[in-house]
Amino acid sequence: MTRIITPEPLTAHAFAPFGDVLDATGTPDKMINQGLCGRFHDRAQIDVGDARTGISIFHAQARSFPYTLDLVERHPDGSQAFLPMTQHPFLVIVTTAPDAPPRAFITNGAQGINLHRGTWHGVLTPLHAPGLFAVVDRIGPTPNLEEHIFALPWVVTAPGISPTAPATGGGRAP
Ligand SMILES: NC(=O)N[C@@H](O)C(=O)O
Ligand code: NI
Repeated sequence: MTRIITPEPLTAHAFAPFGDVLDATGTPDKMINQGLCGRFHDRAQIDVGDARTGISIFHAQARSFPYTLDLVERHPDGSQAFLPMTQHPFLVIVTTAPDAPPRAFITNGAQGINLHRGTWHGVLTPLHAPGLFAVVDRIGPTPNLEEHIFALPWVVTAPGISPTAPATGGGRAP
């Protein structure tokens, strides 16, 4: 029995229980730089407790559909933001709990996400190379990582396509 997830377009409303969506939709909160730049102000809440906030760069391997999700993880001590450095859509998988059906979202290429502290998620999943992302998260002394490996993986299909080809690698590095 194959457990299927069909991805949906990422929207702030749908993603709200899991985190923030960062994008430049709608009217800027403020025009700056002599009116040449719109500032979409304070659109995500960084939460690192009493630790330090860091910015890292991830260069992640691109994945393809059908995508096997064999692991979710969470960071109990802080939020984690993924800000793409290219204009490619990427796949975001979140769930309320490891035993709940995950939800998969595809960004529109101009969106970033900020996962709330403790949100169960698939690892960073680019869909195009280079998978370059700025990542804003907690820099602290604890591992800040819990993982759950599914006894039966989920298969994420491309929107509207059922899995036929063998699925690509899951959340773990090859
Ligand atoms: N482990 C790590 O830094 N990355 C993961 O947390 C991830 O969500 O990709
Ligand atoms: Ni993570």
